[in-house]
Formats: sequence, structure tokens, C-alpha cells
Amino acid sequence: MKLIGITGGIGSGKSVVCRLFQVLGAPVYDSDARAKCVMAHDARLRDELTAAFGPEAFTPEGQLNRTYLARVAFPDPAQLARLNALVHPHVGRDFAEWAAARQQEGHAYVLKEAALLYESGAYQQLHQVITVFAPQVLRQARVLRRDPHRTPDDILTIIGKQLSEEEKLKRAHHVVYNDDEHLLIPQVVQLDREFRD
Ligand SMILES: CC(C)(COP(=O)(O)OP(=O)(O)OC[C@H]1O[C@@H](n2cnc3c(N)ncnc32)[C@H](O)[C@@H]1O)[C@@H](O)C(=O)NCCC(=O)NCCS
Ligand SMILES: Nc1ncnc2c1ncn2[C@@H]1O[C@H](COP(=O)(O)OP(=O)(O)OP(=O)(O)O)[C@@H](O)[C@H]1O
Repeated sequence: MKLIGITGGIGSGKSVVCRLFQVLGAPVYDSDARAKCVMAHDARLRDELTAAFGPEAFTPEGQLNRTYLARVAFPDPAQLARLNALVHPHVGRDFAEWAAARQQEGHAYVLKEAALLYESGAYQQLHQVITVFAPQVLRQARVLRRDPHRTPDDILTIIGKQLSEEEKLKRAHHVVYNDDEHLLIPQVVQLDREFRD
């Protein structure tokens, strides 16, 4: 079974492209969602997050306090590195278990969607990587529409913490252009065929 990564900067359209792959029957592991799930439910990780970021890391109801963590971690490289170091190893293990179960089901390939595939080292667990590309102005406009609570400055701060698009394009095995000039569906159908061969 092929393990395929799918990455791209904030707002590039990874989730949209993954939805198209899912329609074609491919299982997709959503690293962002799984990271939040382990942060909320793994007792040891909860303790580590509370020790590192204070009790505000969780709301009084016990939910992960995403707004607080985003405010503390995104602008501060040391805090972000701390958060990544706590969370990423859990996601790596969780993905390995998930992929093993998909293999038992007989899938030809699976996708791991992650904004930080290269930065976290997760690409080393994978056979090939797709980068979803969109120009920065378009990505900013899309995120402002999708996340009304984020300011243009918040988005620039996050972009500054991610590997440049140029570098991601250089390292990718495949590129999906989601730039309002190329059609998405034919690109995804073509890749799905390749991965099934
Ligand atoms: C700090 C958190 C709680 C903020 O949550 P919030 O819902 O506000 O933002 P969200 O997760 O949707 O992130 C917004 C975008 O920022 C980018 N982003 C997320 N985490 C990171 C990071 N560690 N470094 C750089 N960019 C990141 C992604 O493009 C993402 O889609 C959350 O991003 C988080 O837990 N990050 C650490 C875990 C992680 O690295 N997740 C991403 C892949 S595993
Ligand atoms: N081709 C497109 N046409 C119109 N809207 C799009 C297109 N691609 C993505 N979008 C919209 O742009 C926003 C960002 O897309 P998406 O959530 O898929 O990005 P992402 O790469 O997963 O972002 P993040 O790293 O923040 O999770 C979403 O609201 C999505 O619906």
C-alpha cells in the first residue's frame, strides 16, 4: 500500500483536494484534526500541555483552548517548537496505526494531509508527497473568508512559520495547482489512477 502525503501552505486547498480523493474512494488521514483529537483526549499529553502552557491550554469545560494556544504559539518560535515537539510524535504514531488498519482493508494507497509534512519530518514515513499550490494572495483571501476570527497579520505570522512554497514545490513528487486557472478534478483523477497502478 502506498503512503502518500499531501501538503501545502495555509489556505492552499489541501482539504478541498482531499475531499475529491475521498470521493474516489481514497482514505484520508487529517493530521490537523487528529492532532487536536489526541491533544484533547490523551491524558499524558494533556498534562504535558498544561505543564508547558499553563491551565489556560484547556477551557474550564476541559476543551482544548485553540484560540489561546494559537495566540501563544504562532508568534513565538520557542513556544511553537515546544508545542510541535509535544504533539507531532503522537500524530506520527497515530498515523502508523491508522495506516496499518487501512492496509488490512486492501486499499492501494492512503493520503496523509498535513500542513507541516516537511517541517515535522513526517514525510520520512511516506513514499511520495503531493504539494497543493496556490498563490499567497489567493490563500490569504480564502483564509480570511474561511476563518473570520483571523486577521491578515495572523495569517502572515502563520505563513512565516511554514516552509516556503518554493521549497515545497521543489521537494514534491506531484503538484496540484489550485490557483483558479487549472481545473482541480482532472488533476486529482490523474493522480488517483497513478497511485492505483
Ligand atoms: C495552535 C492550534 C491549537 C491552533 O488551532 P486553530 O484551530 O486556531 O488553527 P488551525 O489548527 O486550524 O491552524 C491554522 C493553520 O495554521 C497552520 N498550522 C497549524 N499548526 C501549525 C504549526 N505548528 N506550525 C505552522 N503552521 C501551523 C496550518 O496551515 C493550519 O491549517 C493548532 O494549530 C495546533 O494544535 N497546532 C499544533 C499541532 C500541529 O502542528 N498541527 C498541524 C499539523 S499536525
Ligand atoms: N478552488 C477553490 N475555489 C474556491 N474556494 C476554494 C478553492 N480551494 C479552496 N477553497 C476554499 O478556500 C479555503 C481554504 O481551503 P482549505 O481549507 O482546503 O485549505 P487548506 O490548505 O486545508 O488550509 P489549512 O492549512 O488552513 O488547513 C476553504 O474555505 C475552501 O473552501
